[in-house]
Amino acid sequence: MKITKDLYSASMALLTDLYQLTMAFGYWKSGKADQKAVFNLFFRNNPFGGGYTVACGLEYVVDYLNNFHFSKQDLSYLAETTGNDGQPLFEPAFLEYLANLKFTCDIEAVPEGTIVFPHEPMVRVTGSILQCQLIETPLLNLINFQTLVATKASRIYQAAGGDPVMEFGLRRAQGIDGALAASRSAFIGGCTSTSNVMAGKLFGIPVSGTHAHSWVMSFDSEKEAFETYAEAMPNNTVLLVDTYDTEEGIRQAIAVGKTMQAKGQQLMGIRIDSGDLAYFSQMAREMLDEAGLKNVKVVASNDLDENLIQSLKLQEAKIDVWGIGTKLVTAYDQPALGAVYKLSAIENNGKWEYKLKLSEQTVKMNNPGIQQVKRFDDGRQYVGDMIFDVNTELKKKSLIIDPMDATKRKTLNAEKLSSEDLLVPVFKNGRCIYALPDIKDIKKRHTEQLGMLDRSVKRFVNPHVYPVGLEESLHKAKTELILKLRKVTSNE
Ligand SMILES: Nc1ncnc2c1ncn2[C@@H]1O[C@H](COP(=O)(O)OP(=O)(O)OP(=O)(O)O)[C@@H](O)[C@H]1O
Ligand SMILES: O=P(O)(O)OC[C@H]1O[C@H](OP(=O)(O)OP(=O)(O)O)[C@H](O)[C@@H]1O
Ligand SMILES: O=C(O)c1cccnc1
Repeated sequence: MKITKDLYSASMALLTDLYQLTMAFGYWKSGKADQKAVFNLFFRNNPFGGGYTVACGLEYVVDYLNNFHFSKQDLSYLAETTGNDGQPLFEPAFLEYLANLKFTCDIEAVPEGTIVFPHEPMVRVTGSILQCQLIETPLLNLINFQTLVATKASRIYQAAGGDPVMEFGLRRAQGIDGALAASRSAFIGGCTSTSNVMAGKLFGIPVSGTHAHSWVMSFDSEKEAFETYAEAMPNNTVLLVDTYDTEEGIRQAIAVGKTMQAKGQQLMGIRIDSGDLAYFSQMAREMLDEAGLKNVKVVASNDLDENLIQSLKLQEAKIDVWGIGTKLVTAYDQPALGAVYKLSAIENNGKWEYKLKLSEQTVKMNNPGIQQVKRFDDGRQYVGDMIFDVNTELKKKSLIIDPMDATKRKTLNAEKLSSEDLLVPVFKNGRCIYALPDIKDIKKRHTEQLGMLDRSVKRFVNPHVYPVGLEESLHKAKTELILKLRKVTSNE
């Protein structure tokens, strides 16, 4: 699709934290710029108290990296950037280096729409430490938010149980870019359409919508408003019935629906945007059915999310289509995924040295090595994910060990189970070698993956923890590294 090119064709190399540039300068100055390193992008907890997460944002990353360069204006700006003594932060020769810098890293990443779990690398970057470091911030920016919104959408999709979900978030989203990225992520995570016309154009997402209360308010009567809308837009008539009195609004919509029927047209639906949505949707359904308008859909909106949808379903609300804005595109109940990007290996004298950051908290200790994830399934369901080092020769039966609790273990038998490596090559020596999938295929990947996940992992309250573990020898290497580092620090 390459649609995001329109957004990021300009130079975006300065879309990074200053410290990435000061470190880059330090690496260049000390002769370390081309030391080879490996970084992994991962998160530590599933968002929204859920049991899984939906990877999203890779297409933006590809676009960002395809256009990665420092423009003349970027370099002039950096030349004028000063330290606390008022002197330039960066030497001219470094800026010259940046002017000629070409992105040359390798990237492996989990395709968008893939279900992922805490501690699994979603993106692995290998290459010059200077370059790996420079792209940390934009990678996190792009993956964090989009993964969060795709996950929220996936939960809403699950709660809606196959009913269409229209995404209405643009007006409440965090800025223009936030809205566009959210519309795309929401579609991937399960929404059927968006009201955001630019997202429709850029990403190939179906656009849909109804009309606003102001339409009704601008006429002398609701009847006139509905009739005029149906005449103007007979192939897209969904009437908002709650501006004044919902019961009366439904009656007026039915009258319009019958007139349309007589003309061989079809009232598509009515929308209810306030009050008790269970009560009014049941009332609307009964009235519509009695009037012979069984095909007319009931659309509901008003600060909905997956929990309210679930509750409305339990209440046997007669809602066919859900309109969801604020809670979805702002990831209202958890505004950040918290994914991080950590150094896991560095090359010294032609040999990889594995790296790890010590922490008092086990959850904050990253996994070392050059990681890949193997997902095992029994043909019906996913049974476990193994994080392993690509340089390890895997056994037929692999023992995986929970990175948070070494007493939690599981054996995965490669002879009995199928498996898939989740990280796929995306960039080789700075060149994109990944055929970006169509957004509809990304969406399909999400639903297929969700279908392979046990129900217990998908439930909203206290979900079962899906088994993810370090392959035995990686676990051992990590433990040894921790012990070694603890000894080093305690000797100091
Ligand atoms: N049957 C229901 N069960 C649970 N929650 C509901 C039900 N009906 C509506 N809600 C939700 O309750 C919240 C409040 O809705 P309500 O329409 O009463 O107030 P409001 O949003 O202030 O109304 P208005 O839009 O007219 O200002 C909304 O998030 C709505 O989706
Ligand atoms: O509730 P959300 O999930 O955020 O969905 C979007 C909301 O935006 C509109 O309201 P708004 O009051 O902005 O405009 P309106 O006058 O057309 O209802 C719409 O009617 C929804 O209530
Ligand atoms: O089309 C709609 O009904 C719509 C669009 C944006 C926000 N709320 C509703």
